[in-house]
Amino acid sequence: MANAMLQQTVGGTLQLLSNSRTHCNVGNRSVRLLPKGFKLEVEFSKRGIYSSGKRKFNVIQASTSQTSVVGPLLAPSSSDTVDSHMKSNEVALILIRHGESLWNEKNLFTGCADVPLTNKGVEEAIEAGHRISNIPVDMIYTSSLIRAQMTAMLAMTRHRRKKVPIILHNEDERARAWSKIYSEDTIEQSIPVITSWKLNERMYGELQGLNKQETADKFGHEKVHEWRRSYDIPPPNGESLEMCAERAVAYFRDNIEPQLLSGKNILISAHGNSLRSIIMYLDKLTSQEVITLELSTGIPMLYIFKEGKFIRRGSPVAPTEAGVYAYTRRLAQYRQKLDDMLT
Ligand SMILES: O=C(O)[C@@H](CO)OP(=O)(O)O
Repeated sequence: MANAMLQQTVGGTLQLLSNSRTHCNVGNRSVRLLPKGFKLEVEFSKRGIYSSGKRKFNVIQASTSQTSVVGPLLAPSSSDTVDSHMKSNEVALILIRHGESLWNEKNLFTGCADVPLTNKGVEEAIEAGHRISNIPVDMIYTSSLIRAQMTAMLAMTRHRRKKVPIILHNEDERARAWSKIYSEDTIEQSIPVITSWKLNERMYGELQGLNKQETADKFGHEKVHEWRRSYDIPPPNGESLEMCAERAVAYFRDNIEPQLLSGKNILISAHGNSLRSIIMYLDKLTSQEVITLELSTGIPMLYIFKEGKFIRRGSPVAPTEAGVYAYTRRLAQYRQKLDDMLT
């Protein structure tokens, strides 16, 4: 097909293997220099002349949908990416509790106090990043607290796809306008990070800042255990797990689930209790079962979302075949594409 003008119809796709570094144009738009040996799948969803190196494709028959080019190095910001593509009806959902914070270290009730990570927490976040380095991530959700945001950002520094996580500022019109990015290419190489207080840790009320051991000594171990691990008994002026679940699960259902349904692979970096609430929803745990659920800091948990169901895959132990990628063919294929792209 070299040098020939090929006729394609709208809606068709074509796999191209570049035999030299190739500049690919989609319509009038220059897309990217492709590395040698890179496989590119072009989806012709818009009429126009397409070219890849010396190859030209005339796409006939109009369509209102957007043109998209699909490839590991070429993921556009739309939902049509290899990382998130609807061709497969399964996507990855990764949950990470933040790494150790300075108040975890000091054994203080933290709740919504905004405390950063310790050195150990930083290392845990980086290790979490290694474990998920071959799992596709198209969008990141974090709480509004720095320990969850640090964890997500540090973890993503290890990701092999090397997209840049960028926090979206949607708080008002000006924040949106002032953080706008004007290069489509740069947007394509970014991962939107959405922050919400609704994913915050359970608000611990008058226990925030108190030492857990001293509080147990003062009020009795049983009482403190009830505050910390019962389902519906709130600590003084704070949230019970049930109250925390109301806002965290509602946020998950209203905002995150629609993204999963549209084919996005998602990472959520949040907190012990906001994640326990979400896991209760995903795993359909009873209020009795959730009270025994404990989450360690910095350990990623993988779910596959398929046909409207959440399938728990546990924690990736290491970025190896045995550790994670044997789980689904799609994850194995994604890793293979990263290998092809990066070797
Ligand atoms: O202090 C907190 O905010 C939480 C999580 O660290 O503590 P607990 O173990 O009681 O859920």
